[in-house]
Amino acid sequence: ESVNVPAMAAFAALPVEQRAHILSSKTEYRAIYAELKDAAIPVSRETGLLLYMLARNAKASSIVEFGTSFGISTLHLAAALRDNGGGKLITTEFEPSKAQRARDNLSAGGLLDLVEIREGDALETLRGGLPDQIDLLLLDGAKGLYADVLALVENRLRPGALIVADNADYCAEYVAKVRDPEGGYLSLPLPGDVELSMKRG
Ligand SMILES: C[S@@+](CC[C@H](N)C(=O)[O-])C[C@H]1O[C@@H](n2cnc3c(N)ncnc32)[C@H](O)[C@@H]1O
Repeated sequence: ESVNVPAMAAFAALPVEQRAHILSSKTEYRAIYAELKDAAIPVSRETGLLLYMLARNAKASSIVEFGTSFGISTLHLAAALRDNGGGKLITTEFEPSKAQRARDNLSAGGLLDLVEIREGDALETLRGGLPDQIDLLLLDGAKGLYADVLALVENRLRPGALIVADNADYCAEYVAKVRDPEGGYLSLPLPGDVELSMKRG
């Protein structure tokens, strides 16, 4: 279904239902994020801390992230990899200037060697070349694509792997999937509009 994407100021002034409709679009996401290309729109401080704590506790060495932006969540996750003794984080971003800012931030933090930034649409960049075992997945790109991105990586998630989905209120299809008792996951909502899920097995 096609939706009309207004400029950022106009977007902010829209009623909440209309904003949700636009954000959840599976077709107009490129235009939405082009409007937001100079905006960091990072995870909250609390969600960043949560990511670091979960990755440490899971002893993660293999992490995948959908939606890099300026790399705030990436810094938290890569710091956890470093403190776990090393590993690899694959993250993906389709706005080239954002990928560059993330690279600069990771470099300033001394963490770039742990991170592979795949430039392009996650639906392409995460289609192949994934590690055999993924310990943690962060979903923070276009809200309408969470279920599709999960489908691309799910056979690589190890039993017990954690998935953190930010802005879950805009991701009805995804939330229904991870909460389905037959769907292969355990899942619960956390404060801050985060859905935390675990691959069963
Ligand atoms: C909410 S921001 C990510 C914030 C980041 N996780 C942080 O905490 O700093 C979402 C980002 O995902 C990117 N994005 C959205 N859909 C994408 C897609 N299909 N493929 C690649 N990047 C995408 C957008 O350009 C935007 O920079």
